[in-house]
Amino acid sequence: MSDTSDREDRIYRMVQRFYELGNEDPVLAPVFAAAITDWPGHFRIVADFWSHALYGSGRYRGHPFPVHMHLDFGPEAFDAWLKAFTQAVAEILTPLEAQNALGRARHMTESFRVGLFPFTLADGTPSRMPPKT
Ligand code: HEM
Repeated sequence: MSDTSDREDRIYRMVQRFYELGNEDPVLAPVFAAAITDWPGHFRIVADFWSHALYGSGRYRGHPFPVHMHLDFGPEAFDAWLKAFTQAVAEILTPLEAQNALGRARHMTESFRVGLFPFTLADGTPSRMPPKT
């Protein structure tokens, strides 16, 4: 196998593993189940995203943020997402890929958190809506 197909194969397997772990998580599983019907198609899109994020492969040209706007999840989903992702990259990617992917993922979870939950309630919880006055 060439280096490129090795690495594409590794990225795809990492994405499969991520969703295997995510589907065992009580917070993430229902969010995934409600939105994802074509699993292989979804794995392909997300693997293309990571291929582009890690290697600038040009395989992904979409915009992840708007895709997440209509999803029904709370701010606690970010920790669960990062936990599953951290494990999946550690198990399957090379150490350098894992480190780069995690850096990118932390940055994106932070942007999603700020973009999707721009308000803070009186108890400090991030919220999609402003506090009721
Ligand atoms: C709370 C955390 C997250 C949850 C619950 C979540 C859930 C989902 C779901 C359900 C979809 C499929 C949406 C659909 O096809 O209608 C999706 C798509 C996607 N997610 Fe996430 N996600 C989260 C965070 C992230 C982060 C941090 C990244 C990147 C670092 C990411 C990258 C992607 C990508 C690339 C897609 C495909 C976008 C496209 O179709 O072009 N997600 N996510």
